[in-house]
Amino acid sequence: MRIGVLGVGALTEAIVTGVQKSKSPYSWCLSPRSAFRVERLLSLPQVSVAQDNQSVVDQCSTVIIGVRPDDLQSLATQIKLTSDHHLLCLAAGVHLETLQKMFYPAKVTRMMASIAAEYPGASVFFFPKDLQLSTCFSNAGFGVQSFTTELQFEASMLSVCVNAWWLDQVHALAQTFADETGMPLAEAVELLARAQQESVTLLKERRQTTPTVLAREIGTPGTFTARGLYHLKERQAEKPWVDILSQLLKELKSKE
Ligand SMILES: O=C(O)[C@@H]1CCC=N1
Repeated sequence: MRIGVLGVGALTEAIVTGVQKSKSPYSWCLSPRSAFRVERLLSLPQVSVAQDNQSVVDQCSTVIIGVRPDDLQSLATQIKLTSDHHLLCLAAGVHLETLQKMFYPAKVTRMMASIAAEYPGASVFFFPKDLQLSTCFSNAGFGVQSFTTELQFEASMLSVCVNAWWLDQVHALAQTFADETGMPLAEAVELLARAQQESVTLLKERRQTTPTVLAREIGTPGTFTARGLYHLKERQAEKPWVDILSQLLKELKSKE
């Protein structure tokens, strides 16, 4: 399959790299902007660059749209599409209906991913579900999750945001280890990465057990863990996280 990319940014660069380094690479045709990113991608097999945006859609029926939400309208006016085109749109917070009107008569699927798409084990998210796309990305080794409602799909975008917030927390905790024990920051980060890996293992292997019950299995009464859980609960450490998540969800809902 040949896939076009309109708007080569950090995220689309990660996706193309991840797919091309997988066991099931495809062929790609990139829009010509972002010269430094395009140059890096051209070093991968089966990646070419088109003269302009129209040439991308002329060569590919499946096209990933990676431009910013504010630039969608201007892109839509630059390209001539047919009903054979299938656009995978990465723009956060722009509704399917809006995209369908903007890019009529093309078929549109909303897509979300993070810059981790460059590495094995990353996931991509779709709305609505599309069997061909799911197969294409699972063949390339991605985890694929599709959603029955658009609001649930927005949660996949927020899960990418949560990861960034969490990475900031990890830094603060690693810095504390580094400051208090003298270990290099990189070693402290490695330690916490291993711990997170174990959280993921527990979440995956013990799906019948809720995360909070798992936490209490580690933090049985009288343990250091239990003291930490109590300390954090008493200060409602989860509150700012839950607050911003609900606020963003509210904003996304009000756009409906
Ligand atoms: O924060 C954003 O708007 C985008 C969507 C998911 C991650 N970054």
